[in-house]
Amino acid sequence: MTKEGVKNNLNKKKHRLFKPKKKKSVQEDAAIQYLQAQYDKIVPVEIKSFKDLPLSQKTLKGLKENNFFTPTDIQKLAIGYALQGKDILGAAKTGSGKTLAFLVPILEILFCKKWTRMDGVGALVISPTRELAYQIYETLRKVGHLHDFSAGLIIGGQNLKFERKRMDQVNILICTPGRLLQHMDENPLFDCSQLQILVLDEADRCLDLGFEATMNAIIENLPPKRQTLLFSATQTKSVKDLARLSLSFPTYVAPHEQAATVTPESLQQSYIVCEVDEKVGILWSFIKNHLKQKVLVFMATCKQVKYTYDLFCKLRPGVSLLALYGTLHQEKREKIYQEFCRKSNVILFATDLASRGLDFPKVNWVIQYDCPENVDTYIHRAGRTARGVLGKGEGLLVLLPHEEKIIEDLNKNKIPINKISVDSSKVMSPQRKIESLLSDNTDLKQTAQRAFVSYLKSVYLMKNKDIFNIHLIDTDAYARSLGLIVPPRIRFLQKYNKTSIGKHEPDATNTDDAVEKLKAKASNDEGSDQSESENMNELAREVTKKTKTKKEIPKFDFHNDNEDSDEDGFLQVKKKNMHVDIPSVPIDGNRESKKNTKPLTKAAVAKKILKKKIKVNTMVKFTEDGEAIEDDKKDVKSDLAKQFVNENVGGIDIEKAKEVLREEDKFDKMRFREKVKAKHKEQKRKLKNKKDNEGEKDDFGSQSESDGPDLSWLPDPDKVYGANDDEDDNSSHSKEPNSFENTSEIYSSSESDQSERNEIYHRPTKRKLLVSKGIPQESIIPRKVKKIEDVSASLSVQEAEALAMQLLQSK
Ligand SMILES: Nc1ncnc2c1ncn2[C@@H]1O[C@H](COP(=O)(O)OP(=O)(O)OP(=O)(O)O)[C@@H](O)[C@H]1O
Repeated sequence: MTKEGVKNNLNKKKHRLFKPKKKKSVQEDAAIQYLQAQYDKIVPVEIKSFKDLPLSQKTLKGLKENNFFTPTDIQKLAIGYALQGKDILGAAKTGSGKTLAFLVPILEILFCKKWTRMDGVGALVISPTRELAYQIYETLRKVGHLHDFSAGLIIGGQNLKFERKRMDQVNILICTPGRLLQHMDENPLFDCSQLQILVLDEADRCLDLGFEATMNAIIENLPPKRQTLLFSATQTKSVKDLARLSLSFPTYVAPHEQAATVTPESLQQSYIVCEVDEKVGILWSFIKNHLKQKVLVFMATCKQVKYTYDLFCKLRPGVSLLALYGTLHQEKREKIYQEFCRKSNVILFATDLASRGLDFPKVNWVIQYDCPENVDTYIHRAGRTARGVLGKGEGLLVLLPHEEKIIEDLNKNKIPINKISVDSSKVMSPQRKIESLLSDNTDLKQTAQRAFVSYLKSVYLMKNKDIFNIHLIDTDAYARSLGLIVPPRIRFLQKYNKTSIGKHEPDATNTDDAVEKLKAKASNDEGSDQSESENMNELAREVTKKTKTKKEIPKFDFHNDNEDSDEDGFLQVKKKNMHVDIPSVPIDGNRESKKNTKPLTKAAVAKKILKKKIKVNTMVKFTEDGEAIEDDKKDVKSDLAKQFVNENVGGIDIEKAKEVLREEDKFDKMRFREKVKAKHKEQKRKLKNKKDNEGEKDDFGSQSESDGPDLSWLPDPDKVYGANDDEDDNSSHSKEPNSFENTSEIYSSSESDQSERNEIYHRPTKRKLLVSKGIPQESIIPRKVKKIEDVSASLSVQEAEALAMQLLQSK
């Protein structure tokens, strides 16, 4: 090839490299223009598949890859309106595919705007729970992976630093409200000034009082010019909520509004009524009878979930058990969530954390073990089964007799639910086992106690007092059913009783006689030892009897009457009452006592303390027998200190305290010197005694146990028998002179600590004494040995053997 040819070729290549890019861009522009032109022509009823919607190839391919071919009702409607740029208020049954109804428009809108990584956050999806946010993120990843957008999951419990660094590159952000606000406040890289679409999944929950402050702060930080999409199975229509989001005329998309039921048609719903103490047995029996099923059990509180899980694990039902609740560590939450998604024969105990939005595949049963707070909660909980196009499932609601009233509400809200009865002969109550487990396991017992109190508290905090009436719960029986033989104290109730019963007594005109009578009784019993749970149980039993036919039960109005009815959803109320531990809450909102309204100042508290003659900054210690120990601070010597201690003033005068310390210091030093002197004296005395004792010991041979037997006065056998007696003996011994005088020296050389003693006690003298008593110096035993030695030495080997044989035979 000539040079020119090569040049031409390179030019061509360059040309080609550049050309397709341009072509692609042009093609894309054309495609976008075409798509956008179709938006106004969408007719939802005519849509049979996703292909009928004006969607980009990337989105269509993503949907196809994940087996989404036919859009659901809400998708048909919402995708069209969203593409047209409208704000949407979407409401559709649980499991009807709302997630794709907002994810597809997000992908398409950003695609059509040619959004790139450099453009920052273009879409924000807010979810009330971390698990739901994660689920949405996963769906987005699956469906939108062919697009060039970057997506980020921002939820609590994750590495904030990690999230922080990547924030400026994210185009689609899926988050929980708290974490989002944290980034808005703290992360300089977070910028949502270019935001195009805001989505609130489970919008009614995001906008309720629990998230009110956080959501308001978030909304303030968002650009007002944006598209807003709200989705939920129980959508908010509160004007106030919509105004908060600057939604003046959103398009209401509710494909199932005219449906006969608000719950999925393939969901079989039933309820049972039982006493509070039968619930554990029923649940246990249910699980034992459904070992090959996937069951989700909803409970009112985290502590109940924890206890039931711990307990049932110990009882070993023969199926996998899991527990999901808010106070678990995030990593564990994720693991449990995924495990429940993966497994098919498994029981998950959960709080309402899992009630909204979570798309666990193929759940067979949803058990609402505790009565749901309201109809909406019922719908969301029950909706964890029978999901998707072909999903089927069953729901079981467990109610206490007085909670049966909720059925009226469910029926009013187009929820078909049938009453079924429990065959009591088939209920296997593990009561005894539970009791024995708790008696062995203090931790489990404490968990049970917490579960007990937390359940009662949750009932107490419920808004609807027609359904949730703590006075109608037999707390003793409930405690027993949890394995607690002694019912735990219910402090919040105790305090409540003291305030409420006393106040209610005089003007109880429109309350039941029985209730009043029992309240009066309870108030009389207040001073007695009877626990409040006993009082309440008595009240509960009688009231239950009397009110089976009557509807009027004394109500507790915890709230202001002038609140907007749309916005006082239960969760709002629940949060408001989260701090009612000290029940200064009046029975009647209008009858607040003056005492409560008067602000308590520090001066007032100080006055109170002075009146009660409580000495501040004083401490009294007691012995185990309960006797007061004299305060050692009072054991002072100096006059100044004595005066200081006796002065009855609160607080500390630092200068005076310093002076007192200096004075006391002098006495302390004196005391210390005296102590040292006394110690030295004692040591000297002990040494002297020891010397005297040891002198005696030497004379009489008595020894202390610790010293061990002193054998130093005995003669050295080597010296006595001579070195020749033992041929194996150390050669040094053989060299030692065979005299008593020298034995002590030999011992002293081997045992250094005894050398002193030998010097002091003059053992050689002692041995001389023995000699002087007439014992011959050549002792008896050595002589005998010598005799034998002499005989054997004179014999030949054969003679010696013969002699030995003779000796043996004679023995
Ligand atoms: N077009 C579709 N075709 C087939 N399956 C679909 C379609 N859209 C969604 N699904 C499936 O339906 C199930 C429920 O979807 P999704 O979680 O979006 O429901 P939801 O309406 O958000 O429910 P919830 O109200 O409980 O939040 C999911 O498993 C999803 O994969």
